[in-house]
Amino acid sequence: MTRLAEARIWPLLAFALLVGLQAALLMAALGGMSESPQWEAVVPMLAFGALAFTVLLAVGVTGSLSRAQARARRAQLTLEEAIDALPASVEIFDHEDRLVAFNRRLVEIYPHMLRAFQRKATFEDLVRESLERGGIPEARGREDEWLQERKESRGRQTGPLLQRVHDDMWLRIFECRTQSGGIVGVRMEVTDLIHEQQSLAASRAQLKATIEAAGNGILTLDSGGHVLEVNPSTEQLFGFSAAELQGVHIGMLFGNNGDLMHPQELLGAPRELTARHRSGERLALQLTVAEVRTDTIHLYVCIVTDFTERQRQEERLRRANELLARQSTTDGLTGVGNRRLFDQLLQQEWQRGTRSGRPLALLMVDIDHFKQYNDRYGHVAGDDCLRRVATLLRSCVGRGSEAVCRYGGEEFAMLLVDTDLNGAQVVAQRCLDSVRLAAIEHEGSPVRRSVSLSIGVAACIPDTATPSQRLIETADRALYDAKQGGRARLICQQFA
Ligand SMILES: Nc1nc2c(ncn2[C@@H]2O[C@H](COP(=O)(O)OP(=O)(O)OP(=O)(O)O)[C@@H](O)[C@H]2O)c(=O)[nH]1
Repeated sequence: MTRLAEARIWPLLAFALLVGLQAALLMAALGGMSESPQWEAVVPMLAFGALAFTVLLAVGVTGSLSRAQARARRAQLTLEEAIDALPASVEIFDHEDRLVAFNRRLVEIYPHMLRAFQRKATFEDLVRESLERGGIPEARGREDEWLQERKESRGRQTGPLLQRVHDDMWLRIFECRTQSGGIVGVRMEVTDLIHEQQSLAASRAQLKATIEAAGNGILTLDSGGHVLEVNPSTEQLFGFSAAELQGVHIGMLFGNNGDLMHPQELLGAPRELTARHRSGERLALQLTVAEVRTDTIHLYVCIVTDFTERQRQEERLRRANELLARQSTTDGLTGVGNRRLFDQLLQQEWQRGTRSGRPLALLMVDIDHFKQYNDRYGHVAGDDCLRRVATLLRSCVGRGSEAVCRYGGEEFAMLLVDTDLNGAQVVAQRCLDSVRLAAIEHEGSPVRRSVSLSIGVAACIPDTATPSQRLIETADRALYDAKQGGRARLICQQFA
């Protein structure tokens, strides 16, 4: 700290000696004026006594004054040391705005300004010198204007000033006026704090940009589950603006459960929920909720993934697969099951029969003299005839169309589950009757003038020791017998 004015002891001592001398001289004068002999002896003694008393007094006063002065000096030194030890700079300007005192830290901040500080320069001169050196980056290019503003606001600021100096140092400046019209200034370096704030601001800006650009909906909720903020994807997702969504309860957005849904219940693993777009369109959404709880805030962050389109695509794919599966087991011409389906069903039902002990029956159905039909009416008509017969056969079984399959050419196989030979015979007869009643013209048939069928019927209780192929062979044999027996008939063959 620069020295303040020192107290002077020597003038006081000189004054005391002067008073003593004058008293002695007065006594001597009084001695001269009196001619009395008794005075002659007393006056010099009195004068000497006054002088001695004065000297003693002066010595005593001087001693106590020096001690007081030493104490004051020590106190001042302690104060100066304390102010010098402060991490902040201290500067004191008098009523003419001249720098009259400052501490070491101020010199550390502005080392090149030491001379100006020492010559008690005014605040304006100091600032001007700093500006000339380019020490205040924010003022560059508008130095005069900046100085004017600084002077006008000096000592009037309601809060601290933030100033950047030497390109890389940030100071927080507190200034206040003293009663005598001076100004006391304190400068604290806050470079670290500002750098932290800057990096925090950069992170925030980055986070904001990420949230804004995110393809997912991101929204924050207050502790009660009401919307605070949403990103553009959320607006797009629901068809409502951020302003419209603000304050809406999460329960109103997801699943229409109203206030029943609380974000606390949604914490943890992602959940699949449904919601409605403004247009009323149903949305399939995945919602992930995280809680943010600190000493000062309690809120929830929600990430919303829209999988409506994915769900639609999955549904389309499922249907396509179903269609493909159906097509792979369906006969393209007649719409009944194909040979592949028949083979699958036979295996499946054979195994089921072995477990359940229930009978399984098979009808092998063949259109009589179909070659003649084709020859007479053509293949297109032949195809049409096959379709009509398939439809008729299907109408004769009540347990699902899969039981009717095109075995090959103009031959059909009908697999009847839980059906014994009698039951199968009934179905076979129904098929014969149905085709007869349909009276599909077949002029070339030697049997009758309409399409007729021959059917071989076989039934058994499947067992693991017997191959399912045996059922086909048996039904085939019965069909052969029916053909041999004159066609347009059914033959039941006991399973051997
Ligand atoms: N239009 C048409 N004809 C087919 C199809 N598949 C097989 N055929 C015909 O069916 C006929 C079967 O003839 P065959 O095996 O001799 O038997 P069929 O003439 O019915 O004589 P039987 O069975 O002994 O009464 C052949 O002429 C084949 O061309 C088809 O998908 N469409």
